[in-house]
Amino acid sequence: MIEIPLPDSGAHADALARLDALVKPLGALGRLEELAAWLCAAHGTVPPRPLDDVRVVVFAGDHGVAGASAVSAYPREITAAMVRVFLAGKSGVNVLAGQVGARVRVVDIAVDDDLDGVPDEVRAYKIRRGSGAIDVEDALEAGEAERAFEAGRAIADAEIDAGADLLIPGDMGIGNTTVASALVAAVLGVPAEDVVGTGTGVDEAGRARKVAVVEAALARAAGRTAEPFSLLTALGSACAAATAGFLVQGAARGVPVLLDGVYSGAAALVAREIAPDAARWWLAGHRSTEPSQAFALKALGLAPILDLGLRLGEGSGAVQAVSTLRAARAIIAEMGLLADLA
Ligand SMILES: O=C(O)c1ccc[n+]([C@@H]2O[C@H](COP(=O)([O-])O)[C@@H](O)[C@H]2O)c1
Ligand SMILES: Cc1cc2nc[nH]c2cc1C
Repeated sequence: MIEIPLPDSGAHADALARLDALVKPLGALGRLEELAAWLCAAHGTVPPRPLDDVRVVVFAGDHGVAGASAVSAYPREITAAMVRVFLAGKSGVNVLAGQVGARVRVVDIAVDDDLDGVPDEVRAYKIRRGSGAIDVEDALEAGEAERAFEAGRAIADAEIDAGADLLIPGDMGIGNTTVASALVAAVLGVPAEDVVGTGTGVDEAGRARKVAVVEAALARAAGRTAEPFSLLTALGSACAAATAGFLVQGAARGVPVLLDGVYSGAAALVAREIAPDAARWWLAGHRSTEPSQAFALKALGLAPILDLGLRLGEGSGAVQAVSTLRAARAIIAEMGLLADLA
């Protein structure tokens, strides 16, 4: 059992009182007020501390469904190639993180490539080369889901020990929207047809293939989806398990986590099955165009901060919500009081 601290309800109440006293009509700063109070509860103080040290960890890995089943608009080799792009600082999330001063780290959890020449620290947590094709086989061998989950926890610990004020999970994995859909469908008991989207941009025939893969996977894993590690083994991936561990450990350390798109939404849904109170430490950075993310966020009770029509993954949507969170902190830290109106 992983102990999760509770956010400070006293600080939350104090924050609401302070927000009402600021020089503005009651409630006029809308969602910013809600986020300010949330941060106060997370930090146990009014105003909350600055969010100076923001860290994105991109969990990279391949998914067997991207092999034979043609579920993605891009070939699986892109996953390994993108690891080098993250390291070169040229990916979408590198650029967007740069705008808010966030750091980006990429970790190879299950890339189907040896990644020769890539620094050892990137490969230090590798669980396997590619996860299994969930429509025809288990994603993971016995024990791998637990190992990947612990790897995600260790990665979160390292980032927090190095000073992280806010964690953002990123993902890179061709085929991973199919796996995310399978996890969401299994946890929530919704039909594949409702949760599957077009991912990197497949056409209607491609989406139909994804629905068929998810249906086959759900049928194959029937009876093994109630226990979260068994679910991750049957229908998930090493990256999903590692991301779940990362999310849970952020919560266990009392560090806020900003979820990104489809993949972190699905991992969060599974992570909540492992540590129900962990969800109190998570915010949703943005709304993805993929339907499974909307199902996951609704079930988690999270409303996305931004809605920019993004479907890149990598943590790219969440990093843009950092400015909004900082704005929320600034209002409660710096605005004047109604009582001081001349
Ligand atoms: O998070 C999202 O909103 C999102 C939506 C569609 C695609 N992606 C990214 O694209 C890849 C998965 O798409 P696909 O079509 O290969 O399943 C993976 O690398 C994700 O990071 C991400
Ligand atoms: C180029 C490329 C970059 C990505 N980043 C996340 N998913 C991706 C998928 C592709 C195809």
